[in-house]
Amino acid sequence: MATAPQIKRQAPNILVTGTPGVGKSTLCQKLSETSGLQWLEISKIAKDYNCLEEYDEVYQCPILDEDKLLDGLEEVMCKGGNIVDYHSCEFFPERWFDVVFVLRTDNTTLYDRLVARGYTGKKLEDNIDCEIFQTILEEARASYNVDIVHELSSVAPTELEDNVNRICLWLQQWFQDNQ
Ligand SMILES: Nc1ncnc2c1ncn2[C@@H]1O[C@H](COP(=O)(O)OP(=O)(O)O)[C@@H](O)[C@H]1O
Repeated sequence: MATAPQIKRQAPNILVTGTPGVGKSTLCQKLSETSGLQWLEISKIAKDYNCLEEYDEVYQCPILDEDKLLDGLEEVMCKGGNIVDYHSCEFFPERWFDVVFVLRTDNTTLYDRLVARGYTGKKLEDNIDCEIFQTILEEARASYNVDIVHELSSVAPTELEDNVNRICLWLQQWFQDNQ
C-alpha cells in the first residue's frame, strides 16, 4: 500500500535537552543568533499557550498539558528551522527532529548553578540525581534513533563556543545534503 509522501522541511529542527541548569537556554540563545534558526523555549511557550495545569507542590513547578502544547507547535515544527529547548524529550513526536543534543555537566558545577538559581531540598536533590543517572540522555536514546543523539559537555565557557560551532557545522552539512 502506498504511504503519504513526507513533506520535506526547508530547514532542520534541532532538539536541545538535558537536566535543568546544564546550559540549554544559554546555548540555544547563542545558536539562534548565529544560525538564524528560531529558538523555542518550551517552558515559556507553555505559559504563553496556557498549557500549564495544576501546581506540583513536591517539585515546585506547574504540570504541563503535553497534548495541548504539541497541537500548538505542530504547524511550526512541520515547517522546520526550530531549536527546541526543554528538560525532557520523550513526549515530542520523533518525526519532529533531525538531531538531538543532550547537554551534560559534572555534578559540582550543576549543584552550584542550581543553588544560585534558588533550588533547595528535594527539587535540588532530584535534579542532581537526574544528571548523575544520566536520565535525560537515556530518555533521548530511548525516544530517538541513537545515531542522531549527541552528548555535549557544557561545563566551561569555552565549551559554549565549541558547542555552537559544532552544531553550526552539523547545520551546514544538513543544508548540503538536503538542497
Ligand atoms: N558552557 C557554560 N560554561 C559556563 N557556564 C555556563 C555554560 N552554559 C551555561 N552556563 C551557566 O549555567 C547557568 C544555567 O544555564 P541555563 O542556560 O539557564 O541552563 P538551562 O537552560 O539548561 O536550565 C547559567 O548561569 C549560565 O550562565
